[in-house]
Amino acid sequence: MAGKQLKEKITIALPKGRLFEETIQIFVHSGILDREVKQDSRKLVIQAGMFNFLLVRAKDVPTYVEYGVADIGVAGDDVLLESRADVYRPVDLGIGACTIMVAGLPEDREKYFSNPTSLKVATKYPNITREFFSKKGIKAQIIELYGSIELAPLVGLADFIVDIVETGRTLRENGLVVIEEIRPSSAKLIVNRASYKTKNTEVMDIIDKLENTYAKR
Ligand SMILES: Nc1ncnc2c1ncn2[C@@H]1O[C@H](COP(=O)(O)OP(=O)(O)OP(=O)(O)O)[C@@H](O)[C@H]1O
Ligand SMILES: O=P(O)(O)OC[C@H]1O[C@H](OP(=O)(O)OP(=O)(O)O)[C@H](O)[C@@H]1O
Repeated sequence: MAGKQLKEKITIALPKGRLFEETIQIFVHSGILDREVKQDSRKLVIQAGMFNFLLVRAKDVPTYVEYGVADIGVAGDDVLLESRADVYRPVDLGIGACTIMVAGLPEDREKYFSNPTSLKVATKYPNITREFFSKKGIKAQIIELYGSIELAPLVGLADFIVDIVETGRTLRENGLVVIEEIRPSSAKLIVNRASYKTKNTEVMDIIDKLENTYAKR
């Protein structure tokens, strides 16, 4: 058959929050997008050329990609570890850098390191927390919160917290200290396993463009 093959449409799930703008800029710099896509309305689906962008909560991105309603997404390691979604993670985008930490009040350091059998821990990452403490032989009694995690030790809701730390400002301004590092986190491009095969040309084109951009850095 003569002529160029039509490119398949690609659906991309993007977090609406702090990663959105940087991701769009990377896509423009890599030549994936020819112009910036702006989040200037309440619209949750934005069409741009061969792409459909779905604007979702950061924590929901792996779900959209795992179920295949989005072919591609962008999510931090924190979110990916917590969700345990079965997706490809071919490119580290190098944005959204932070560290998943255990933190607490300075006077509680000793308690933490004196071989406790159980600890009360507040977090928005219950799976990461449970797994981290169970490897240490500590039973974590998890208090699940959705934000302002640093408040929990201040008011006695929990002994410690597990949360991401970027600049350390939130810990500092609330008189908390890092107790132990769990792991670093940065944003990854994630790909649905079926789309990786059925839309391989389009998906590989995106991966190659991102990798070329990073090789030039
Ligand atoms: N200081 C930070 N606070 C929160 N996330 C950060 C920070 N630095 C880097 N990140 C990364 O950015 C990702 C997305 O952050 P974003 O603000 O969109 O999500 P969120 O704070 O969980 O918001 P929400 O769940 O309210 O949509 C996080 O999952 C994490 O990987
Ligand atoms: O080390 P820092 O630079 O201070 O950043 C870390 C803070 O940022 C995030 O909170 P976010 O702003 O998402 O608010 P939240 O409390 O609603 O989760 C995270 O949960 C920490 O609280």
